[in-house]
Amino acid sequence: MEMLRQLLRDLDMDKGKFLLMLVLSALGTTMTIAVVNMALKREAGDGEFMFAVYFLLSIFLYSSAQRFVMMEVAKGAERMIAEQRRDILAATRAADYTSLQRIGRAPIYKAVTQETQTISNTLPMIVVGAQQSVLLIFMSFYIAYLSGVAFVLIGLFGIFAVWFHVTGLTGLRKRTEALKRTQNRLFEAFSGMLAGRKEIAFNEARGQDVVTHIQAQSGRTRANTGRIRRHWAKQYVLTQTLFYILLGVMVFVVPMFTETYHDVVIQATMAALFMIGSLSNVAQGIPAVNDTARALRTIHALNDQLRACEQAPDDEEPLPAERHPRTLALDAVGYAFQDSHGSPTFTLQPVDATFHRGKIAFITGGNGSGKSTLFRLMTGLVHPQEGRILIDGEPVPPEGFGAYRDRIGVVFSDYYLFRSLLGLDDVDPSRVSELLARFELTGKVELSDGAFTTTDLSSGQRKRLALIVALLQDPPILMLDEWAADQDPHFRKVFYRDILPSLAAEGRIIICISHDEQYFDIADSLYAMADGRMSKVR
Ligand SMILES: Nc1ncnc2c1ncn2[C@@H]1O[C@H](COP(=O)(O)OP(=O)(O)OP(=O)(O)O)[C@@H](O)[C@H]1O
Repeated sequence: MEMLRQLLRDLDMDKGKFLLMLVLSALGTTMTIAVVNMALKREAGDGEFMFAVYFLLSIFLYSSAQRFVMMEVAKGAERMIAEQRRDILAATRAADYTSLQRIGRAPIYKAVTQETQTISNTLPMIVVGAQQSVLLIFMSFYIAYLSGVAFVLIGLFGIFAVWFHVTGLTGLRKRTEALKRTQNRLFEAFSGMLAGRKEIAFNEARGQDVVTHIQAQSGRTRANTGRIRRHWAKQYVLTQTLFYILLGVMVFVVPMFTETYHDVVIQATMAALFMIGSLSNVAQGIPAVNDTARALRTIHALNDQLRACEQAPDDEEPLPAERHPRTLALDAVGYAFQDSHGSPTFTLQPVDATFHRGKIAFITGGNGSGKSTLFRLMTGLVHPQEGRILIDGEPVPPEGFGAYRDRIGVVFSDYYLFRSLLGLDDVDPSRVSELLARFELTGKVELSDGAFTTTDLSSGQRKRLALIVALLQDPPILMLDEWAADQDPHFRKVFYRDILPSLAAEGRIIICISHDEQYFDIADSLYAMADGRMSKVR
């Protein structure tokens, strides 16, 4: 019930007018049947013209009101879905990195695709169900007016028919859910085969296993689809049979209880036949309420979860005004990963370090020593659990991390390269050409209409492009995580001997994670990490 209220709130439309139109559309249908019934009973030549006029008016009333209802609900549903998407987008954008990692991508994708699609599909069914309920009430009055006994019998029949239909549809929904699950597994298995095609190409037995697995999933999908088809067929036949039974009830059973029924048998039967379609629509609308409510609950729960992870909003002047800081310092910055029981699995011991303007610092260390963890802390992507980051001696406050990150040009080891130059207005094309030339990409890629002409480059070339994007912000601080790992020896030398020193000479603070010992001599300071501890080598 609460969800229904929430739904009405979310729908944001003129509820009074909507309800009125719902009633008018039902009234239009009832009037159409009543007029036809009266016309059938009339004597030849008795008011034919007037009946035709009433008939047309009833149809006009029904079609205009019904059109309004359907259009409004379609518009309302799409508006509501757009708002839900906008809310999720805003909350996702505002959530901090660690929380987003914890929530994962799947629930967000599911909310903005599957759940919104469910609402879009089921909402019209609910409205049609509601409208048909009103119609059923009107038709019941009409049948009661024709014959009290017919009214009672049809009422009992209607309750049974709706119960029967709802039970059938509930079973169908469960089977559809099961089918979705097997389909997802089938798609996952296929994606795995496509993603791992190189690995499969090198091992015949592995390829065979993958095919066997996919065939098994395909078999399950076929079995579930077959069950649904059989369920539908049974449901369809039984619904049609109910329809005939109702005819029998009207023609054979009702007259057993009343003497006067013969006069109205045609009218009452016709009205009852109209009710069958309505009963089926009402029955479809009942599970649709559940589906919509579940989808809405999922979306609202995700929104609440994301909102709870919002980062502190940025302050007006959270950092020292000078754009190029003289120092960036880590003051006992520490962090610990924990397992689901809260026990630490890896601890970055408090790190102290000071990095200077115009100087290059290297951090090195073995796999799993904590370099990337520290890197995420230094970039401000993850907030330190203890300690502080200081810019020119001033600690970066929680509401200053956005402004702090704005001063950093960064390329992560698992970076993502947007093809468009997002967030960069008025980029000087000559600066882009100059950087492309410096990174030896001239002729490979260009900038056109604010986007690179291609990102289909080698992995080393793509990484050069990622660094160009970072440099186009003219960042006073540059942080690179194993940037040179996939560069060839020639360009590695260009990068360490030429590019990095000149970027530092421009007055930037440069911090690189690197394993390239032969170039450690260019670093002004060198740090080593082992088991979550950082020590200064020089
Ligand atoms: N998201 C995470 N959740 C839990 N533990 C993590 C997570 N990320 C990293 N760790 C753990 O933290 C430790 C340090 O990982 P980190 O990625 O910082 O190492 P690294 O020095 O960058 O290693 P590599 O050189 O292999 O990239 C590892 O033992 C790892 O298991």
